[in-house]
Amino acid sequence: MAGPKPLVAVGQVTSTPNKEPNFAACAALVREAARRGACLVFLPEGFDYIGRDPAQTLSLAEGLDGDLMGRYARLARDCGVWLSLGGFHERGRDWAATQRIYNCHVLLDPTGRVAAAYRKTHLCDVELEGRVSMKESGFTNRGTEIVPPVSTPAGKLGLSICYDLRFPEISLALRRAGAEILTYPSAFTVTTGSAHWEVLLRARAIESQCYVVAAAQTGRNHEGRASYGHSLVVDPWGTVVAQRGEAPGLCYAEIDLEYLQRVRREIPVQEHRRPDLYGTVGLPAAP
Ligand SMILES: O=C(O)CNC(=O)[C@H](CS)NC(=O)CCC(=O)C(=O)O
Repeated sequence: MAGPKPLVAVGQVTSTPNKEPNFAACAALVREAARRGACLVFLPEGFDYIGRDPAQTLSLAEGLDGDLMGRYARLARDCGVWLSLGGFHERGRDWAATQRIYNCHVLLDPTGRVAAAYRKTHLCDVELEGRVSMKESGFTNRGTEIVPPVSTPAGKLGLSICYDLRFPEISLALRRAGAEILTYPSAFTVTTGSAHWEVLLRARAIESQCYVVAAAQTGRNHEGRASYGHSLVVDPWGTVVAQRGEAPGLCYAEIDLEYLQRVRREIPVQEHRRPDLYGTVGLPAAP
């Protein structure tokens, strides 16, 4: 007999350069999601803050051992939930030398321990004439590795961040490594989001036959920036099973791994791949 299916919650927020109200807003969503029975809560890239410029972004960054992560660890413990904190502005061990941060997706378990930390490997340097200008590499170091999926009560979770969504290679590598849920915490622009967001997320779900969970920034983060919103969850068939519009808040989805197995049985793409023609995408061999 199948038990109740695990419930996950996706938080959508409008982070500003002001860390204190950002924490208050995120903590309120996490508490509400836990009260409703979610075992795993997802927060978007920049849940900690969205800076006005690179200098401010760098000045506000902390280490994983800093005050803010300590508060999130206590929150996870208090609520008894797993927390996917997508896109923490992290001062890494090389901060003194590089004066650049990492864009770090932190997964906390319900004891508040860091279960995994993935540092964004594809940085968003994009210039759309007169509309969008992003140069993440100007203040961020590239992450150097893909992180193996982590077992959670909802399924095996593969970590990515925002712009990584455009690279099917990373989703296929995570699938090969056993992922059942892929997650893309994001802060998409309105211009690119309205054209690409849902199509890319559904494509990643269909081709990898995984659940896809995408928590998003929404609305005016500061005078010079607006985010697309539309957080969503896609099932392995490609159906959007939970979605938000533009308002901050939560949406919920049940994760049905029997359904995932059925989709994989019925269309066995993984067995039909032709690595002899185009090579195999995978995690680098363990050292
Ligand atoms: O800079 C921060 O504080 C948080 N990080 C971000 O907002 C990042 C880097 S600028 N944004 C994206 O990757 C947007 C991708 C996007 O919009 C697309 O791929 O179309």
